[in-house]
Amino acid sequence: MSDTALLPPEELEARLRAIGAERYHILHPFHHLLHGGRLSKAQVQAWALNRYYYQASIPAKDASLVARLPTPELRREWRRRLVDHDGDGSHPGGVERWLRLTDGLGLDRDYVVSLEGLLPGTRYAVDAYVNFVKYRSVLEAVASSLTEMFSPDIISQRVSGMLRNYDFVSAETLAYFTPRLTQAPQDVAFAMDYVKRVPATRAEQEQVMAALRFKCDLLWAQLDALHFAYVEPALPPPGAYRP
Ligand SMILES: O=C(O)c1cc(C(=O)O)c2c(n1)C(=O)C(=O)c1cc(C(=O)O)[nH]c1-2
Repeated sequence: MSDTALLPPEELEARLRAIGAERYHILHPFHHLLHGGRLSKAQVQAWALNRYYYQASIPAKDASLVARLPTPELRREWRRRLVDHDGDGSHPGGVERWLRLTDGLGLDRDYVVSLEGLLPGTRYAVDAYVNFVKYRSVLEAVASSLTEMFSPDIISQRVSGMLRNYDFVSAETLAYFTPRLTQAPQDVAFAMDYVKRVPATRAEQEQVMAALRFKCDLLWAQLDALHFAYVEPALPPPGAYRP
């Protein structure tokens, strides 16, 4: 197939899946240490504290995309994600559920929410995602959410491994992840259909693949930052969380 021919939708999907198989953060050494029970409680705390910024920024990136979606159908679909993360006022959303996870690990909520202990690497990676969604095309923004297609596997591995290997973690602490196992496939079904249907040129399909690579890389970079600061060589930058 030439480099300029439009890919059949199934071929595009196969290439997107291959990107995850090559670079999703399920392959990162920090993930293996985390679910393998080889981190201290303090290192797990550092992971949860940093990941709070990712969780808290997801609704910001989704809200900026809602504003640019052209139809009520598309906005309704994306608005559902906002409710998943922010809650509806009577049921807690993902951000609140993540704070229950950091509570369960013994972190002070005000400190977590203040972002004072955040690694610069986390901040830059997460901000890059929010800005990508804000400034790139709607197609690229939708495509960048597609890492979620790989998340049920990493979540299952993480939750079962952490419950098995750490006495300071309970099913209640990790309850954040349970709804994600049904929310993520629903998100992906929509986004995958969109990126297979909408591109009219190979160049747009290449943008879809590049958006997914970019997203895999920023998830990877977050674990790199944690690994460098808290595992090896264990050099937390000035101001970062010190257990
Ligand atoms: O646990 C994980 O490894 C993981 C990965 C991802 C992902 O692949 O982006 C998300 C989540 N969790 C998650 O909980 C979540 O709410 C989420 C939203 C999004 C997104 O890009 O809109 N990704 C993810």
